[in-house]
Amino acid sequence: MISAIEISKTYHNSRTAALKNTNIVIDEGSINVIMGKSGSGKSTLLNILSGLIEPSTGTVYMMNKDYYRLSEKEKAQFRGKYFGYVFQSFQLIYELTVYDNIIMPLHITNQKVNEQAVYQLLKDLEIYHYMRSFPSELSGGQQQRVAIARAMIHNPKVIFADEPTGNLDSENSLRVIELLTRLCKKNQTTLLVVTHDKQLIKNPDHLFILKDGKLV
Ligand SMILES: Nc1ncnc2c1ncn2[C@@H]1O[C@H](COP(=O)(O)OP(=O)(O)OP(=O)(O)O)[C@@H](O)[C@H]1O
Repeated sequence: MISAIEISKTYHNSRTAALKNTNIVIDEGSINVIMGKSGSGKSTLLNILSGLIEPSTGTVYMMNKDYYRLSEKEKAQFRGKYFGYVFQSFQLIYELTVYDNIIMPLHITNQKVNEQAVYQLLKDLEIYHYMRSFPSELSGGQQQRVAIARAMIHNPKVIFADEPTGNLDSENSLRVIELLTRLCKKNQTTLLVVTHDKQLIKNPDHLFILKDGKLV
């Protein structure tokens, strides 16, 4: 699905590399966890693999395309079609209902809403009864499940999640991750999760550990 060759990243205002000569392969349909101490380069690696930050050196093939050689427009189309993103801070629109938050990506890209697919996602993530509620009426765990539904509404090939449970207590964290991994397995969606928490995903297909910008 994704294959990165000898990627490095040095931010323009920094002397040291956040990521050093890293090679990584992400298999289609696999569940992947990236771990490491604070500052080890986890978000940098995830952002490069998810098409958001260009590496300073190296090549990233996404579904056999040399992604960072595409134009800005092509990259945006590629991300919109194939990728879904889940953030620590949910990033919901608080003026919209749960339902409208979830279908927002379809509106932006002028795609038709398949109501049955929305209902199925709401059921899978156990938020069906909150469809007409506003995010502020939901718990953090429920809000993150809305964000997951929004990330999956267009049937992406890959879901990228950076500390998706960072704002949740341990009980809600486990619930959110359990639903996220179950749904990804059901839909054969590739999943990449950055987390600090060793216990969060019990049996990932691949566990990548970063230390000082290198995969160990
Ligand atoms: N936009 C940026 N500009 C400059 N330096 C950055 C930037 N983003 C990250 N860094 C630096 O790159 C290194 C790796 O950061 P990164 O956020 O990838 O680590 P992380 O493992 O995700 O950390 P955390 O667990 O604390 O979120 C750190 O030294 C950080 O200060």
